[in-house]
Amino acid sequence: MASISQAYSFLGQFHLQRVSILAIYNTRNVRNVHDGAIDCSSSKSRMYNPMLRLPAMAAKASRYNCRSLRTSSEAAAGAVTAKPSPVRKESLKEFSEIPGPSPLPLVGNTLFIVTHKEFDPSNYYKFWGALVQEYGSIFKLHNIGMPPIVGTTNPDDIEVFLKSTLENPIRLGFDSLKSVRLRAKDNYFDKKTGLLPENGDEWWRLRSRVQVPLLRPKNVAMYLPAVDGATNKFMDRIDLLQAETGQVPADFLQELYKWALECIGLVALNRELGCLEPNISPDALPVQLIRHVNDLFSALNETEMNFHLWKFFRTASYTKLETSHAAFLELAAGAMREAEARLEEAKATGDPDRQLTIMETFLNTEGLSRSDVATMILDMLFAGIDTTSHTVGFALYLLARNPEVQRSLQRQVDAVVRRGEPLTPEHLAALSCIVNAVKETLRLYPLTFGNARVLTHDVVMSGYKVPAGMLAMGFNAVISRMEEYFPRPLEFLPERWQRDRPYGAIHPFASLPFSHGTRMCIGKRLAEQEIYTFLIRMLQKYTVTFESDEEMEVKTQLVLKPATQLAFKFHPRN
Ligand code: HEM
Repeated sequence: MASISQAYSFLGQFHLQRVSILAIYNTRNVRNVHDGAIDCSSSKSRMYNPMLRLPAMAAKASRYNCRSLRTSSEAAAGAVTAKPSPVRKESLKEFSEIPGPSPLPLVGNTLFIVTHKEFDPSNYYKFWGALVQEYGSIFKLHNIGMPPIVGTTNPDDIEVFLKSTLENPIRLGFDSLKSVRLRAKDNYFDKKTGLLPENGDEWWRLRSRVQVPLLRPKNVAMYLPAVDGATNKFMDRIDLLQAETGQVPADFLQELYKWALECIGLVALNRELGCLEPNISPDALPVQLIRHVNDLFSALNETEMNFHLWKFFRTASYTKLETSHAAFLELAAGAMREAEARLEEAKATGDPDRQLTIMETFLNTEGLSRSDVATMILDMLFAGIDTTSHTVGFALYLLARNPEVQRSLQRQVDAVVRRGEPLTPEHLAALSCIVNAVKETLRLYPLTFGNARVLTHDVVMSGYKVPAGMLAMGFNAVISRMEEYFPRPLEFLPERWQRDRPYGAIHPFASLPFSHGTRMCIGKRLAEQEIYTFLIRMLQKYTVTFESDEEMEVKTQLVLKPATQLAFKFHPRN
């Protein structure tokens, strides 16, 4: 979730990187960097000593141990090798030559930022877009309390910095979430704070244990029937929602939150929450949960994206965050107790063929404590609601605005899935047109502005030497709308993602909605399955139109969010 690969701190969401201790003492690598041949394929032989360059950041990062974080597929494909820069050493430009506003002593560019006419904490996209206009495809910015930022709209640069930092992904941000967990009653989390806010060894301890269960296709597919069931319920609910006025109500985004919460609840909690039931009483659990979801997102947004006043005194938004966090923790703890009871029962009765749920797998995993499992459930709930629901909102808008595309998708869905037939992984695999439509939606409306990493190695970006410790930010949201990388960039053309690439080759680092590498979105497959299911069921049952002349406006609330009312009308198909 959130901007610039989850830009949850003052200027967006950032990823920092850990530094290899092995690398620190390897001076041979300095030569590689200076040759422009920055290659991380072997941490031992290729990395250089970032301590030589940036004492504060590198020293902080170097506390983390080195280990290869390569996934087996990446290793097999040699994917960790960053593309060596073709630029010769003597032609490299200095870091100081990178364009950007002149920093002032002590405050850097902070005044420039907060007084910039496009600076708007409710829409960071405008600000970053304006800087690209002003300074070009690469620029730098100094902001107090953060490493200097080097922003780029060159996908080659993004490839270089993402690949050069695969071993050490540290993300800034989520400080408020971290604080809430550190201060939890009775030290519930044992001073561990979970995947979203953690970094370094602690992040890897968790990530290495949870990523296989969460990303394994078989595990994801296990939830397809339940997600399909919830989505079918949502489709029936649309009839109810439209009963009065003939179109969905102004707060349709809230309805999408209910669908997303129901779906991620089925996975993370193994429970039907009942969010999609008709006529729920105002004090029922689903209504309370939806209230907590809204509180959580607004509180996280306020505590993370604005000045961190909560660090000095308990602000209203911090208290709101604590309250909604506690409500979800109670839910998670209850679901864990149920799962533990099921595991005990299975042990007693012996049922070797039973496929464990994701939570049961976590509970059975050596090295994961109960509180680790609790943070995982919470992070899945927190990262799995606004992301999928906003994407569905944007996809519906694009389909409504492009009736030809919608008709074509309907024809393809009709050819593959019979009405009333349960969705299977084979159906999803046969509907690459839906996959392409989602890729195209996330190209036009990426939830995060891009991807960022604190460099753990010197790299060359657009011919400039960029030292370790800098915060490299790739503005994928800008690249995604550039003619140079995507012909007819503002048009919704899902077929551009077909294997034969009818509009030309696509740079693999130009559109990266789920990020890349060892810290990429761990819920990617679950998210895709949910969104595909939604679109397939919607296209089967309805034709969607947008009953307003307004163009889609966006804002940022952790992630990109529709700011325009979702004035959809769903017309039942015969
Ligand atoms: C359209 C839907 C989604 C998009 C576009 C998206 C995008 C992202 C991005 C860009 C990141 C940051 C990756 C990085 O730091 O390099 C991320 C991280 C994460 N996402 Fe998603 N996400 C989506 C849905 C979900 C869902 C449904 C879940 C629930 C399981 C989820 C769970 C997470 C978690 C736990 C992380 C943190 C991973 C880590 O730090 O190791 N996401 N997501």
